[in-house]
Amino acid sequence: MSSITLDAIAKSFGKVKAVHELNLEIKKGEFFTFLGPSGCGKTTTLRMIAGFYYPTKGSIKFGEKDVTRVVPEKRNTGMVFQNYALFPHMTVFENVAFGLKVRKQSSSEIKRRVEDALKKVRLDQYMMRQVSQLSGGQQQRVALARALVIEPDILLLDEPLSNLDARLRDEMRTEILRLQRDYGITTIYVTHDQVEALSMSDRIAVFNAGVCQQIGTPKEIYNNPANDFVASFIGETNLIPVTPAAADAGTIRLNWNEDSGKSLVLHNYHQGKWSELSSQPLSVSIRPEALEVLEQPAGENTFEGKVEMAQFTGAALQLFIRIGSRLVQAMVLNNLTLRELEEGDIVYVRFPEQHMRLLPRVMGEEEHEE
Ligand SMILES: Nc1ncnc2c1ncn2[C@@H]1O[C@H](COP(=O)(O)OP(=O)(O)OP(=O)(O)O)[C@@H](O)[C@H]1O
Repeated sequence: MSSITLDAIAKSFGKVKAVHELNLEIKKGEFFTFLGPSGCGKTTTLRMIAGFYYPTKGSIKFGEKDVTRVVPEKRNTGMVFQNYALFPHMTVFENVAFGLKVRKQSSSEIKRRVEDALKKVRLDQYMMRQVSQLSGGQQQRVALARALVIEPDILLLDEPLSNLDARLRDEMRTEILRLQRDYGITTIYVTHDQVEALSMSDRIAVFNAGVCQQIGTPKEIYNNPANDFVASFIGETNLIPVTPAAADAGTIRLNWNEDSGKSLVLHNYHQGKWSELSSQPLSVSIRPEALEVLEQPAGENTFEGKVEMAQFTGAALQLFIRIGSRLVQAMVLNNLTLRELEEGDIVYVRFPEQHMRLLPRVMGEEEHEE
């Protein structure tokens, strides 16, 4: 297993800048995820690490070794592709043995290692089956065994679960994590699914339009997103575009851009942070579960609203509440004391200060609406 260092790598295809300058250090044994919408550059970055593409500039190191221009076969990485890329008319055994045969291992060594890998993915009973006769989940396991059998230093997984149904995806998530911990192998996982990213990763890099927006643990990214894109891509959030009206002695008043009568107030705001932020377009982000829905007005940062939609989901009541021209989403836990709320009810929505995040706005205001 090895650490990975990406030093200012970038990749262009003609005029398309697929990946802008990227700096990243992935630790030994870490489960690291590249997360982002389609076309944001995650697969291109993974392919540069695997050696299928060479970067236009910058360098890649595995441990202390510079591998920037090393061919894929010499990098000792195991890769699982979205479509598995198995040989359909070969048996499970032959598929998994393939990489070892290419490496000219003895047949007794191949037998031992393939059997061992198939046991680890719980497919030892299926060794002589043709791959085309296996289910999607079983094929996924063959692809994993094939990647792991060569004892790679690094495991690269490109959207490995996207062809599976929801139940199998859950099962394979646990399976992949178990294998990763068993082998202790440095792993990069590419996905556009935020639930997968949050639940599996030690750390996540969030990409948008070829630019890495933030690197952090799942908790850091969810609780302290770097900007409005990250806040809205990871989980649900309410984004209110705002303009500072006054900032004295740490107290900041922020006017809602689309509603001149409304403002949010933050007390004791960190001066250094404010001077970094104050010259940029800003939005306040607040998660649906952080909003308080009250029956009475409650002073500062509380607004009257009208319930437009109330959906009972069992564990919680999901509410869409119109405040002026904006629709906000609130999630109220079903703790049995919840008053029945219906469409048309007037409520008061409080934005608790400790849950508001003042963020640089990198998206257009119109993208903020539900
Ligand atoms: N071989 C290529 N030739 C030309 N352009 C490419 C090539 N590969 C990727 N691109 C472009 O580079 C950008 C990033 O693509 P990339 O496949 O890395 O995105 P992605 O985040 O992995 O998306 P997806 O989840 O859809 O695979 C896109 O604009 C894509 O069209």
